[in-house]
Amino acid sequence: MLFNTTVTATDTVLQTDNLSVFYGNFKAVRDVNLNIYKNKITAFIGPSGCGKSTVLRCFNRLNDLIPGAHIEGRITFQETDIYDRRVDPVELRRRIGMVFQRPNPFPKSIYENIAFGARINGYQGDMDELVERAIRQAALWDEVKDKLKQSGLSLSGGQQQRLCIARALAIEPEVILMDEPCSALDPISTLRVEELLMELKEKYTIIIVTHNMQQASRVSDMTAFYNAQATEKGGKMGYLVEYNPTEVIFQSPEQQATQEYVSGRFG
Ligand SMILES: Nc1ncnc2c1ncn2[C@@H]1O[C@H](COP(=O)(O)OP(=O)(O)OP(=O)(O)O)[C@@H](O)[C@H]1O
Repeated sequence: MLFNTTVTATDTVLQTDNLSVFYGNFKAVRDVNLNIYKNKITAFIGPSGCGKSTVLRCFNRLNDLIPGAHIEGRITFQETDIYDRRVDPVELRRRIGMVFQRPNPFPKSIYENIAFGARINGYQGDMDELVERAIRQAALWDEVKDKLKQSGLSLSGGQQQRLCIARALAIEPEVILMDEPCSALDPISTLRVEELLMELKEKYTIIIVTHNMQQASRVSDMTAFYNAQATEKGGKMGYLVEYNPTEVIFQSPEQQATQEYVSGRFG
């Protein structure tokens, strides 16, 4: 497998070893082996149901909240097994934040959307400063600085999503997981979020699930292409077909299935 020459094994932040994910008896994804590199944007692409979100949610153990969901294999974060009994999932989720498909601000003021999580996490510093810094980092400050007391829900969809990104940044994670963060946004808001991602990767490691192939090729450094195969029981099981630098995936993929998918011949 080819790797971007600018990344080395020591830059690995998250690693999966033969990761399989189950919902009850149903094996949704099998045998995923991936290294996620520091300060890079990694895109997960592939047809619906191939397990992109399932794998993403494993990285901060969000699947733990789904009854019957479990994994086989191993996931390490900074070389620690995240399923080790000593790992506190709440602390893990502080370090590995998440932004969802639909903007989901709290029904609170713009200010409180940021301050709330920080307070719960025991932040002792200057809250005004933290709120401003997070909102600035999410490229939203100029649009909201005069209305911080207004409800987060009064913002446009694109602004709400940037507020959710600011909320994720305020607790100073190391990794940000994004599950189709632009799918509910118009093209201009999408572009703003994409520009923001490019800025954020200087400080954070980002994994983004996207159905938008142009988005994956515009913003990501590495791309993982997943597909699904029919099982004997009549269901579908996802697997990782190819993981390579994004330009390899889009210009000279190693696998024919990748070529067919990125050129729009299936999926
Ligand atoms: N909470 C759940 N309970 C049971 N099965 C689930 C659950 N979430 C996902 N699945 C199943 O796991 C498989 C993978 O789903 P997942 O949402 O991870 O795929 P995806 O590639 O992200 O799809 P999409 O692109 O449509 O979001 C699917 O067969 C799906 O039905």
